[in-house]
Amino acid sequence: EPIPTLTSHQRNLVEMLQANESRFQWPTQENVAKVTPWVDSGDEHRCRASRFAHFTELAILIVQLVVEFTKQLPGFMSVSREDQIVLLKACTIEVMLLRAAKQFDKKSKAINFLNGKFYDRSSFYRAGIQVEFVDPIFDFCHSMAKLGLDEAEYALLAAINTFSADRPNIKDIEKVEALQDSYVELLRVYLKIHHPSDPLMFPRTLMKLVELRSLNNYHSEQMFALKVQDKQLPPLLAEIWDM
Ligand SMILES: CN(c1ccc(C(O)(C(F)(F)F)C(F)(F)F)cc1)S(=O)(=O)c1ccccc1
Repeated sequence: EPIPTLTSHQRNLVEMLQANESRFQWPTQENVAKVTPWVDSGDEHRCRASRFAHFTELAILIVQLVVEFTKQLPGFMSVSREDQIVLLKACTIEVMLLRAAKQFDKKSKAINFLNGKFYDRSSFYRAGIQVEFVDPIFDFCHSMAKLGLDEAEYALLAAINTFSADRPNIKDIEKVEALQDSYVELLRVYLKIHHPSDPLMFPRTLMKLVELRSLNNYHSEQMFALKVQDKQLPPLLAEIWDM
C-alpha cells in the first residue's frame, strides 16, 4: 500500500500543535519558585501537608498550561462557550496524565514535572495521593512509554481526547464529533507515514483514550477520598474537579 503524504493543511496543523505543545510544556521558573517547597524532613504531619500543597500548586500550574494549549487548539474557539467549559472540565485531568506520560523517564521510573524535578511513585504516596490512583498513573506511564509516541503524536492524541463528544452535557455533539474526526484522520495518516510497517499503531494509540477514561474515574475517587479526609483542594482545582 502506498505511503500517504500529509496535505499542506494537515502539515500546518501538525506544526501548529507541536509548536503549542512545546510553548506550553513547562511552567515558568518564576511560577515554580512560588510553589510551596517539598519538605522531606521534620514533623511528618507538617511535611505531608507541605508535600500535598507542593503537588496541588504544581497541578494548578499544569492546569493553566493545559487550558492555554486547549484554547489554541484549531477548532476549539468555534465550539460554543458552554461546550468549551464542558470539554475542558472533562479533559483536563486526562491531558495532564498524557503530559505526565510524555515526561515519564523510563530509567528512573519517575515523572519529570518541572523541567528537572522528578517525581516517582513514592513521591506521590508521600504527597498523600492514594495507591489506587498512583499505581494506575504509573502503569499508564509505562504503557505509553512502550508505545513510543513522538511529540506530534502526543499532541494529536490530546486534541482527539479534548474533542470527545460523549462528555456529559455536550450540546453541539455533531460539531465536536466533526472536529475530533479531523484529528483522528490526521493521526491515522501521520502514524501510517511514521510507522509504515506497524498498522496496529493507530488502533493501539486510540485505545489509550479508554485507559484515560478509567484514570479519570480513579482521580474522581481520589477527590472523594480527599473529601473524606477533609483535605481541601485549592479553588481552581476544586472548580474543575470537586463533586
Ligand atoms: C494528573 N496528575 C495529578 C493531577 C491531580 C492530582 C490531585 O488532584 C490529587 F492528588 F488530588 F489527585 C492534586 F490534588 F494533587 F492536584 C494528582 C495528580 S499528575 O500526577 O500528572 C500531576 C501531579 C502533580 C502536578 C501535576 C500533575
